Amino acid sequence: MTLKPIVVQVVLDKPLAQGFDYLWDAEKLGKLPEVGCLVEVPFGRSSGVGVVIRVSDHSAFEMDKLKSISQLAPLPSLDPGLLRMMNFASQYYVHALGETILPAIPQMWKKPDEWGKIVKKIEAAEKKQGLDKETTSEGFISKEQLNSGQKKALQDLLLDEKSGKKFRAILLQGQTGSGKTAVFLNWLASILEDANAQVLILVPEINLTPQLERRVRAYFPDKKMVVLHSDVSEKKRGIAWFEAMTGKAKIILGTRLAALTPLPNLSAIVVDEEHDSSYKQQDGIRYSARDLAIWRAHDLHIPILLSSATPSLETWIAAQSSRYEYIRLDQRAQGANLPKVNLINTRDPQHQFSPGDLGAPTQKSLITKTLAQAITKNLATKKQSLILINRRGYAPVLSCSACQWLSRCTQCSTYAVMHKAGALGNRPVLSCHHCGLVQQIPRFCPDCGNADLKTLGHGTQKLEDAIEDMWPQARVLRVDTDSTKKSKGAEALFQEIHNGNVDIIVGTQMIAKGHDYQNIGLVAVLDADSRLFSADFRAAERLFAQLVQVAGRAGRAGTELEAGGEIYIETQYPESPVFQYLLRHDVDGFLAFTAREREEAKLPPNSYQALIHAEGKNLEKAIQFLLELKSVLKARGLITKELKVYDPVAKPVMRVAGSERAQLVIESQNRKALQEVLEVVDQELRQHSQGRISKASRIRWLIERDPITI
Ligand SMILES: Nc1ncnc2c1ncn2[C@@H]1O[C@H](COP(=O)(O)OP(=O)(O)OP(=O)(O)O)[C@@H](O)[C@H]1O
Ligand SMILES: [Zn+2]
Repeated sequence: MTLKPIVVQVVLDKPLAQGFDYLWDAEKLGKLPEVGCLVEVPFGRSSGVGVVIRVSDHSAFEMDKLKSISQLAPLPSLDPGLLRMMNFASQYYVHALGETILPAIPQMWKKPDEWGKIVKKIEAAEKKQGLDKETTSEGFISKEQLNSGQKKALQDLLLDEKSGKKFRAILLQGQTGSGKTAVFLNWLASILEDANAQVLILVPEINLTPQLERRVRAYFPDKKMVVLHSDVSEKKRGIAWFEAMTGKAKIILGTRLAALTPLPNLSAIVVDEEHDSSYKQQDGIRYSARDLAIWRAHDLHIPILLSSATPSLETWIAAQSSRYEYIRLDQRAQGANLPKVNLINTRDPQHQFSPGDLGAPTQKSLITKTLAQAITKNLATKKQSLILINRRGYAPVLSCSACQWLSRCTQCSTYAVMHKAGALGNRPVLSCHHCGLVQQIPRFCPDCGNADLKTLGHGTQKLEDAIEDMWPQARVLRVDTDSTKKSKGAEALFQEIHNGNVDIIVGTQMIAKGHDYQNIGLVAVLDADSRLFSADFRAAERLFAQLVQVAGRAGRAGTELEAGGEIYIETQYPESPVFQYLLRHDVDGFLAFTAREREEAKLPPNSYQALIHAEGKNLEKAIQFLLELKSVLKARGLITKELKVYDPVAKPVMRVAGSERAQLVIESQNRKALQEVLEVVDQELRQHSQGRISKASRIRWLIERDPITI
């Protein structure tokens, strides 16, 4: 009797819809592999690492043409829950399964030659060091220390805990500084009483991990915690992933990529600042880590807590309509008041400096007199000031005073931003924020030869200079991606703020998010208007959330008697709803208003959207490609009243790094109808070389589900 052959189907990091069949040589490799195992396989002329997705005794291919698996990784298989989520993600985001699973596996585990060595090394290290007990008490607030609102919130969270494993999605909505973190850490403490339980905590920004990491450690000195984000070294990330997938790590703290970690005993998930757009991956498979985490919790019958002071409209509506549980914290934890919001109408001359004014800068001021006076007052009280401007660099563009010349990127349809000396090298340069190209600053206008080149507008660097001029005694710190890339890194800069070594902080949105500053008395926002009139229907929602968040950095540690800090917004349009709701700290009002707007316009979450991206050598070809796609969909009768396919258009930034880009929006009232159409789009585009869409175009394309910017 001949033994039946064993056929193992494996997915690789390839853009192919299906897996590949291999034979399993039981004599050489031993017992059958499980689904979810990592294997090394021959592929073409070389080899690759893949994940087993099926084990059977037959193949659609000729058996004797199948190659054999080379090696099985000395690792447990990826847990079935993770694989189910990956399958879902692959379908939902219309992305090849292999290209969904494999990018989430750290590089270290994709080098089969080193598999054995690494596992031995990690295990030896584990034996030696045991638990690295770094005990801190930073930010530890016990159950008993919670205030009454927090206690009530915790009670509600714990209510169902004893009734066995079940899915719960909970929105914890609370004012900035209301102590949401203390509530969810105490909740996780009760979940982690089960010695095997693993919990996943997602944060939007790398910069938020160190502070939260110390807080988590303070709660769980005896539990193994790992931190996963893109700044963690490959080696550390590989080890952390191993500790998570083997169930040794009990607390996994990380940014969106951590949502894809194998976690065999996952028992609860927290998504902190759930509204944040960094949960959306912006290349490759464009998944939403928050949405996948909700799917995973549902699939595993475990609770997921979404925490925010400014929930996303989607989540807020779900909580309002009782699809999610709704827990609120409406007081600041330390008794402080919310900051007072001041809108400065920049069109009103009373706010501007006049030439002879005391303290007026010699050149045209970058900030209003009203704001300058407030900063001076705040400095006098020994409080810190935070000034937000969402533009890094010195000035967004350089211009010729004699002709029309403007500094443009040679590869993109954007301007090259001027950076001052010391920012990106020893000399000032022009740098493109889209493709990264750095150009020398011309000495003369390249068009007319004029030597008088002027900057237009201002970014963080110019503002930093101006602030230093106006308050020579103040210690000024600039925080943006340029300053944090230099020597000390972001954590060191934030530490300077926490330690009180700076008086005025100038920075981009990275200073606005979740940081728990203790001594900010004033927050100013300078360029809010630029985002008020965006074509993107979500721009106002994002701006509002950011303003509430940055305002929330002020006055966190005050008392009931003191004001909770001040926020100043310079705008030409103080009457616009975003600012008016902010003035009243009315998050729910703003969300209700936005919900009505979206409902009327049938925009998400009242409809579902997808973007088809296309890029190539020139725009006409990219548009043509999408037009052909649209006519195929039409011919197949897929465009209905319920499902709209818009005309393709150039992207807002049309050309990047020499590629010209177009997009097409598909919108449907019905999620399933959209899914079906996207599957057709995928098939058509996959075979466009043989199919109805012309090949000549050499277009790169991508399907994006639930885009957050259009
Ligand atoms: N019960 C409490 N007693 C005293 N201080 C507390 C209490 N709860 C929280 N705090 C402190 O209040 C501050 C704000 O808490 P936390 O950072 O948890 O707020 P948050 O709601 O997450 O804020 P944000 O949304 O603005 O990030 C922290 O410094 C925290 O240590
Ligand atoms: Zn460029």
